[in-house]
Amino acid sequence: MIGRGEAMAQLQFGVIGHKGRMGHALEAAIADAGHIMHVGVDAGGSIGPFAAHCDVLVDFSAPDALSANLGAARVSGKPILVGTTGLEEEHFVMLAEAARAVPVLQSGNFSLGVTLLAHLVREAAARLGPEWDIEVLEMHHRMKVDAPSGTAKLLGEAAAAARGIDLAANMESGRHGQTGARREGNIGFATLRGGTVAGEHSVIFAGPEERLTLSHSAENRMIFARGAVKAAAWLVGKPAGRYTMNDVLGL
Ligand SMILES: NC(=O)C1=CN([C@@H]2O[C@H](COP(=O)(O)OP(=O)(O)OC[C@H]3O[C@@H](n4cnc5c(N)ncnc54)[C@H](OP(=O)(O)O)[C@@H]3O)[C@@H](O)[C@H]2O)C=CC1
Ligand SMILES: O=C(O)C1=N[C@H](C(=O)O)C[C@H](O)C1
Repeated sequence: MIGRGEAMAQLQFGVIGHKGRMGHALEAAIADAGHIMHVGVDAGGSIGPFAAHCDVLVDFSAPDALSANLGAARVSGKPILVGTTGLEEEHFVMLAEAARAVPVLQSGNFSLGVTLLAHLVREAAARLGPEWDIEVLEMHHRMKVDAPSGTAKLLGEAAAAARGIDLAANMESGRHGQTGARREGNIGFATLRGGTVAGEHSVIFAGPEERLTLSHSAENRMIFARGAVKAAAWLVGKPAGRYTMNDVLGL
């Protein structure tokens, strides 16, 4: 069974972005798990000296902070978990480079439910033929600054991998005006923003005269924080490399 907690040594967590919404959720989740949170770095802060005092770095901040955060992990030799979304190709190159020196775990979503949802999406996309169009719909709170969400992209990647296609080359988002008919094989993305929604994701498989919808609702961002704390603790002591939530959960 997955999702059960186990006893662990007390660890020092260095949280980057500690003043943010996820920073506050992490503060509670780290304390609940019996670990210690170091007051981390926010915009304008210097991460180098701070990293040296931590067992693991946890980054929920902004894409433009990633380079410095990975650099600090490498210099201090500390593992780093990256939850920041809105990452582009250049950031994934940086993650791969850092993973040659230290353990790196990046995910657009640290909840158990979404990790399992990605498996279900992969299964459905592989079994349903190309006449089943795939659309990813997400809704988040009004303060979210990136779109589509990291989770939507993660789910799109799962579907694309199952279909043997490159997501970037087959992604269709922000439809408006005379779009023309939908191109077979494309994966569509639609984004809604409003209120205080913690995170809603649906993957819709639209086939001839029937639809299959797989979805996940986050009721509270504590689910991301608890998953991130579990994953960060798991990362401590691992050899350098790139890890995923599947590794953490043994899936
Ligand atoms: N992977 C997952 O499971 C989840 C990922 N996220 C992602 O985590 C990120 C943070 O989300 P959220 O907490 O809601 O956002 P907030 O805007 O509430 O918080 C962001 C924090 O990051 C800090 N920050 C911004 N820019 C920098 C920088 N250049 N260097 C250092 N710190 C910086 C901010 O500091 P200051 O206040 O000083 O500007 C603030 O403390 C987003 O990318 C979000 O999508 C969120 C939930 C779950
Ligand atoms: O910004 C958020 O809030 C969230 N961001 C992540 C994402 O972009 O998918 C995860 C979660 O959905 C909440």
